[in-house]
Amino acid sequence: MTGTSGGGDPAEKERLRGGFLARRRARGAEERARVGSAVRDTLMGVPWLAMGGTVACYYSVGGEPDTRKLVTALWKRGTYVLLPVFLPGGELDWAAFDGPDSLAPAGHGLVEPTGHRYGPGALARADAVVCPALAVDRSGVRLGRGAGCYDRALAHKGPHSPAIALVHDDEFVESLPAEPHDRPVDAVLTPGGGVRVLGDGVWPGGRGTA
Ligand SMILES: Nc1nc2c(c(=O)[nH]1)N(C=O)[C@@H](CNc1ccc(C(=O)N[C@@H](CCC(=O)O)C(=O)O)cc1)CN2
Ligand SMILES: Nc1ncnc2c1ncn2[C@@H]1O[C@H](COP(=O)(O)OP(=O)(O)OP(=O)(O)O)[C@@H](O)[C@H]1O
Repeated sequence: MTGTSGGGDPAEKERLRGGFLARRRARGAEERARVGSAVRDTLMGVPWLAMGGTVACYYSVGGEPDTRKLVTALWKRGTYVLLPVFLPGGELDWAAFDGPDSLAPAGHGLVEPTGHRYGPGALARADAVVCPALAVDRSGVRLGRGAGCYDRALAHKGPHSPAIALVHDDEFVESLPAEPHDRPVDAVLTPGGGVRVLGDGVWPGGRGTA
């Protein structure tokens, strides 16, 4: 784990984003495949998560921890998978993953679902929200891409549904700068460390079952 400075300075956040993104660009295809398998195997091993409810996830692009194997495995198991649609202004809409043909390249290098959009409030139906992050700290502070999308989106989440951020092992850090609008995540998943519940995070069945 790498320590970073505290404070709530947007410029400091921007500097940190640059460092984490540069390290992501340096990861090879083999590591990406390994991370994708670990993410799938870990979350498919969580009984309540793989049991056919609704899970909101992101569809990974570039150097993000790979969620494509997870999304396919959940869908094949009969779980309803909601994926984000980026709206101008930074709000997220949600539509279902229904196999590879239900996706299309979108702006900003994203791949998005093309089906019916259920609106930002659809996140309330999710039993878990798997969030992208550039880094997460021990108390659940999450560093995102900087558009505030997930800070807005997580306001719609149900109080008992955990937000789980996926990061590489060295992106789970001691401390990140937090601003008042930042929404903490409940748990982090790293390929090497599995799932850890953070801060005051919620976890179905109790924290000890993660
Ligand atoms: N796979 C994935 N899907 C996701 C997200 C994510 O982080 N990962 N999002 C998480 O919020 C939302 C999209 N968020 C976005 C946030 C900022 C920019 C943006 O302004 N991009 C700039 C360049 C900066 C960059 O590449 O980061 C641009 O394209 O001009 C685009 C999308 C929803 N879908
Ligand atoms: N709930 C909100 N309503 C309106 N604006 C918000 C909200 N949350 C965050 N913002 C705005 O979004 C901008 C980016 O926030 P921040 O740097 O925390 O993004 P992030 O959490 O890193 O990115 P993301 O959530 O997109 O992954 C800030 O300027 C902030 O003012």
